[in-house]
Amino acid sequence: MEKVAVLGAGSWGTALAIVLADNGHHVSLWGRREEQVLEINEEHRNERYLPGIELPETIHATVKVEECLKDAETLVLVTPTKAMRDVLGQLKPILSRPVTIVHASKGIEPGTYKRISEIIEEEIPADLLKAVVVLSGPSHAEEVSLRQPTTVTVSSENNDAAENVQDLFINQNFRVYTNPDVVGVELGGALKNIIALGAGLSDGLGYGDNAKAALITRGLAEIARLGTHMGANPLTFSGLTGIGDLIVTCTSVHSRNWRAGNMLGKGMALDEVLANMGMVVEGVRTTQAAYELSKREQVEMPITAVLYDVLFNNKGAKQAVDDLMQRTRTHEVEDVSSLKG
Ligand SMILES: NC(=O)C1=CN([C@@H]2O[C@H](COP(=O)(O)OP(=O)(O)OC[C@H]3O[C@@H](n4cnc5c(N)ncnc54)[C@H](O)[C@@H]3O)[C@@H](O)[C@H]2O)C=CC1
Ligand SMILES: O=C(CO)COP(=O)(O)O
Repeated sequence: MEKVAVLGAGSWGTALAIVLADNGHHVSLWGRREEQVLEINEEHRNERYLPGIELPETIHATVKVEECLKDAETLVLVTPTKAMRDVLGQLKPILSRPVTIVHASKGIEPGTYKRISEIIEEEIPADLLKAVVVLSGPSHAEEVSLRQPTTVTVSSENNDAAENVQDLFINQNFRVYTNPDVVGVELGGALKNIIALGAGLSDGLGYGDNAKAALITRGLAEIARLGTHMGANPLTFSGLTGIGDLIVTCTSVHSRNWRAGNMLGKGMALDEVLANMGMVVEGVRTTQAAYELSKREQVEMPITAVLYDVLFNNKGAKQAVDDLMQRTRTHEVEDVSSLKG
């Protein structure tokens, strides 16, 4: 059993802390607010992020990053993508020996178009980094905290590190696979949030299951198109971190991205939606990043492009769906010759 530092006491950080504590590890959870830390340590609850869940008493929360990191060889980063560089900047001066950094966040950085593992490698000097491991897959915190069956994938360029992290997290309710395709695992997890916003928007407009199935399927096509262009293995997109996470995020009321899209589809303004949510909606910034990246790389992403206009150019939700339905007719699969015997 080892000490694990979890940085980010929101819904996902707390749910992952529960998995680690259930596995007998000593978990130190870093939160930003004193009253939240007190609530976790004294009442064993984190009501704002995981209402009604009793936390294992062995989870110890702290606002002090030094205390959280002390004696931990594995750090689990679970803050919103937007906060990553800031958090890594706070860790860097404290680290005195190499650590494994696992991240479980899902996003791409606007402007740089970097994946989170790339941001970690940029911010933390190589001599302080044993390995970077990504943890991703269809896993809502609300269900993980109830110990409901969940599967995820861990991915790293360092296979031993991926297997160590698999060992740390795996238990009878939380099954962990490995996959060496870091690019595919990270891009699948980040880009599905865009499509989940679209699925929520479609539901908010009152459209049905046909529309949602279309969004999931054509969404997967554009995720795989950008992903393979960026170097991912296309097979990864048929796995847990591709279609698996798309299904859960596009169909679950737990999804923050689906819920945000749903409110937009019902006519609420983006500012109001985000103010209402009180939790991170990663798909908004990732839509901006993916839209710009797809333009730069000349990769067609029609769903991402109309959502970009809904989020940032005041396009109406219904108009967005009409635009998608009225695109120039085309083949379903780009390389049609590959379908012929
Ligand atoms: N909630 C879920 O079920 C899942 C979430 N994720 C991913 O995990 C990441 C975190 O998501 P959630 O836990 O849902 O978010 P959340 O909104 O529930 O919590 C975010 C936490 O990060 C903290 N935070 C924000 N800015 C910070 C900063 N600058 N410095 C330090 N802490 C900061 C907040 O105080 C809060 O505790 C996201 O990338 C999300 O896509 C991935 C899988 C499942
Ligand atoms: O990534 C998730 C589930 O796998 C969580 O998605 P949301 O951020 O949309 O809730």
